[in-house]
Amino acid sequence: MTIYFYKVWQPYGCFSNFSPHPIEIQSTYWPTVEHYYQAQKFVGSEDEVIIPLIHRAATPEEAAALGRCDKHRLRLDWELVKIQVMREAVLKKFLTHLEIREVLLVTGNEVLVENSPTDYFWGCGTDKTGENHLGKILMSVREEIRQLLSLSISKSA
Ligand SMILES: Nc1nc(O)c(N)c(N[C@@H]2O[C@H](COP(=O)(O)O)[C@@H](O)[C@H]2O)n1
Repeated sequence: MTIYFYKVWQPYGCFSNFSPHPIEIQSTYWPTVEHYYQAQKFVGSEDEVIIPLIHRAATPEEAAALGRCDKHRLRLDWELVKIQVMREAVLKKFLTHLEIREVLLVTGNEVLVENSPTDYFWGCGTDKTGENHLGKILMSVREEIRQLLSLSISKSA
């Protein structure tokens, strides 16, 4: 059975990048994965000054609005690195927060799909034909965490 998620207040809302689960990456705390992801768009770009504003944004919606504002210039390699940037942040989120790691692991081998009506890259879009990269990242993070856990169990045995 495919598991669909999207908004934080809907079922499996903890899979959304907007969920209130802070992460620490390179000694900086980010309130949500979305804050981190949106800020990374501008690392090394001419509009890097926007990064502290995204970092301080009161909500992930505000962080996303700042990051999506087309007046600001993205880093030149963004299309090349964005999946890896997202994966690092999502992995950190599920390594940091035990209660949602359990929710992820309990999904077993079910297919996870970000049910965004508008996003055909991170989600599946209205007609479900989107690339679903966020769902794919969550499934690969689920597998990586399973392997990490089985390694730590076999080491302690
Ligand atoms: N608008 C919106 N609301 C939510 O609750 C969402 N989960 C999303 N999806 C996320 O938007 C991010 C992509 O942003 P860009 O289009 O690259 O600026 C990504 O985190 C999606 O998961 N959108």
